Amino acid sequence: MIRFDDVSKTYDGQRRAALKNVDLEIEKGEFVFLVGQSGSGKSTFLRLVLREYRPTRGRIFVAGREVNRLHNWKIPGLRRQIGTVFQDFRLLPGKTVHENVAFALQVIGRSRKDIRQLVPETLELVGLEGKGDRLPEELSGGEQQRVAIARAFVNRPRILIADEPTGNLDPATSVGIMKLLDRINRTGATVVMATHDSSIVDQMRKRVVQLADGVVVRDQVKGVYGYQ
Ligand SMILES: Nc1ncnc2c1ncn2[C@@H]1O[C@H](COP(=O)(O)OP(=O)(O)OP(=O)(O)O)[C@@H](O)[C@H]1O
Repeated sequence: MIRFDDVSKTYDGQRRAALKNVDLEIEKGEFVFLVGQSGSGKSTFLRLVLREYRPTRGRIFVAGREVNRLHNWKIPGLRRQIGTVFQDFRLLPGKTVHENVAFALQVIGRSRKDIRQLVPETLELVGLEGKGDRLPEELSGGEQQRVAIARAFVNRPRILIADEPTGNLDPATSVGIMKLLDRINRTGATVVMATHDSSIVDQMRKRVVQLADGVVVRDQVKGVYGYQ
């Protein structure tokens, strides 16, 4: 589903590469934790998958497309296959839960009929049934992250990218969010999650890819966080 062939990325004006000679294959339906110290290249990896940047060298394949060769007009089609969730939720503040999730479908031109069906179905999946009329500021942090996950997943993307999704949440709430990501993964979606949350990684026992200074230094099946 995602393949990096000898990928390096050096940002403009930087001498040091943010990613160096990364070879990595993530199969359809896998759940992968990306770990590593701050600055090790985790976000850079995720941004290359989304084609927010192009690699300096190497080839990247995502959902059957070679992303560095995509014409600009094909990038929205790529991103439609990828849901994204961030530490800071990024919800639209003046809009209800239902509107926040519906908006993700409106911008890609889905019909009102689809929206009427998919939004409540997805809110139920994330455990927010009955809360569609609330505003984000009327929700707890964990609930806001559930809305963000519903928005990322309402279009049933093949890949879900999560960058520190539990970074702003307490441990108990984080466990709930991880159960939800696990449930989404079990529907067949490929999940790639960058995290500093060692207890979550140790509990979940999924594949762990560790970066250090832009290099993959560990790729472990049913792995652990494994460093301080
Ligand atoms: N837009 C940018 N321009 C220049 N350098 C950047 C840019 N984004 C990241 N970098 C650099 O690239 C390296 C990797 O950063 P990256 O954000 O990928 O690390 P990270 O592992 O996600 O860190 P964190 O855990 O703090 O989010 C760092 O040295 C960082 O300073």
